Amino acid sequence: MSRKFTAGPLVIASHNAGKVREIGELLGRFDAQVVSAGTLGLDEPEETGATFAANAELKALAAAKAANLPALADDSGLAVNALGGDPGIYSARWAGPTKDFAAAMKLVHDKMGDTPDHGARFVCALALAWPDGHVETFEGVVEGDIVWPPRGANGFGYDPFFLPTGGSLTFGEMEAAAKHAISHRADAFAKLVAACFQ
Ligand SMILES: O=P(O)(O)OP(=O)(O)OP(=O)(O)OC[C@H]1O[C@@H](n2cnc3c(O)ncnc32)[C@H](O)[C@@H]1O
Ligand SMILES: [Mg+2]
Repeated sequence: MSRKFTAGPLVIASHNAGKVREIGELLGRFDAQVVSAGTLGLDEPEETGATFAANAELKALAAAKAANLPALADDSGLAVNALGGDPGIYSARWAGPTKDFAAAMKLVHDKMGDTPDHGARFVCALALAWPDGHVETFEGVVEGDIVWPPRGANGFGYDPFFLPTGGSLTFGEMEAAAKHAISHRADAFAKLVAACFQ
């Protein structure tokens, strides 16, 4: 049996404004008072895990313990087939300290060279932790292709050059609701809701 989140304050243990916005939208219909890690002045823990799940768990646990409240963390990234799954858990780090995602997309594109395999997937692990150390973790995925040049100014991070399978708009061109209908984050969130919110 998974532990349930009932109601009340919930820390969003992320310092990424795009993620905090999307998680807030996904949580909209639930009885949670959302507060971000940045608002609480919480530290950004070092992401020493070897998997998305491990990193999500360490971020959620650090925030839950520091705030003495339940905390939800997201570790996510882009895994490109032709690059053996890179940048993967290093997706934020490939953008460097200035978080230059235009440069990170160009780096991915350049490393792909002229490979015919443009396949990629976004992966998201969501971890919900409590101050006593209990944690529940769920993973979601969306498959697609890298397109070049990038298209659209919506979303964040690597969205403008990711075309979900079967679609004609990149995540950067989609409205938020369309991204939430298929995204890796929404997929993980649906599993979290099924286990912990009802
Ligand atoms: O760790 P926190 O504070 O949550 O924020 P972060 O930006 O460092 O987040 P991650 O460590 O999980 O790194 C994930 C990277 O993958 C990118 N990414 C994740 N989900 C994405 C999405 O839905 N669209 C575009 N890029 C995404 C994002 O821009 C980050 O650079
Ligand atoms: Mg991070």
